[in-house]
Amino acid sequence: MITVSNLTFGYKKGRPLFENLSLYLEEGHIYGLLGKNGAGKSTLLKNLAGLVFPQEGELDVNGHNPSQRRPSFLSQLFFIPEELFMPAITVRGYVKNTAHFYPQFDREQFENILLEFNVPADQVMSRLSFGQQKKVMIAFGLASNTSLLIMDEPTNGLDIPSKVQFRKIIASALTEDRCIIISTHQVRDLDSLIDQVIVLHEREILLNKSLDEISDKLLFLTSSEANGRNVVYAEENMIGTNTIAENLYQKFSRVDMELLFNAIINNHKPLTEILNR
Ligand SMILES: Nc1ncnc2c1ncn2[C@@H]1O[C@H](COP(=O)(O)OP(=O)(O)OP(=O)(O)O)[C@@H](O)[C@H]1O
Repeated sequence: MITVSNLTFGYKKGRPLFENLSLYLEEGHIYGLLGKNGAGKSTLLKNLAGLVFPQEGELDVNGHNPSQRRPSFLSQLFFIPEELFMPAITVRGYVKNTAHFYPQFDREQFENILLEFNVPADQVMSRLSFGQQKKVMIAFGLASNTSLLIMDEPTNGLDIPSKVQFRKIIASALTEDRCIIISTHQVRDLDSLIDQVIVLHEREILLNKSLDEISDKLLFLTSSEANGRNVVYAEENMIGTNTIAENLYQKFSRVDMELLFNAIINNHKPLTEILNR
């Protein structure tokens, strides 16, 4: 569905944010795009959405070159940016004015998600709180049923119960012909939601793997459980040490997303070596 080939992009000439970056994403998955502040997550997503243009390399999104921003491309893409600019119309008015751009828009689904998020549809959007505005756009994006849904830091501004609802609602909206990309620097927000992890760090994609592949090759353990195992990364916390070991005997452990992220950005080589075996 998405092929990024040798993408080079920078805001200033001579100082690329990405150089020769390549990536392949498929439908039927929820991708978590993880990276520290300033890693370039938003910029990569803007390239995919055709909001900024590559300096070199090629992008193919749903068979389109995003920079051409053809109507057939835009009707299958919904992009929720990090910063929202809300019009001074009601939520229902917004749906009336905008939903027709998305042929698969489902009003009932939209109303149900709003109800679940507890956001009134008769409110003027610009007067909603930031968290409520995010919820409206998440509901709209999901109900648009576009084949590609991109959400840039969607959990910013959501309170803890809303983050739980967010995970539940997103998981239920995934279909086989849809690709959802969610960027965040708050790695834990995507726990038990994403099934593919992409880590962007210092101009490179350091990881693009499914959680199944990761838990197949790596074990996430406490220090006592890790005794005698082939530990590749360890991190102390308040209650002990968390470790990542090579999964030599087909055991199962739940992927600790934050530990994985820290391991990848601190010393990715031993981990990627195991993951690529
Ligand atoms: N319009 C712009 N003009 C110039 N530089 C920019 C512009 N937008 C972003 N940058 C720079 O590009 C770099 C990457 O920014 P980007 O917003 O893509 O990172 P991010 O990973 O999304 O960060 P965060 O997690 O903080 O949202 C930063 O150094 C930022 O200052």
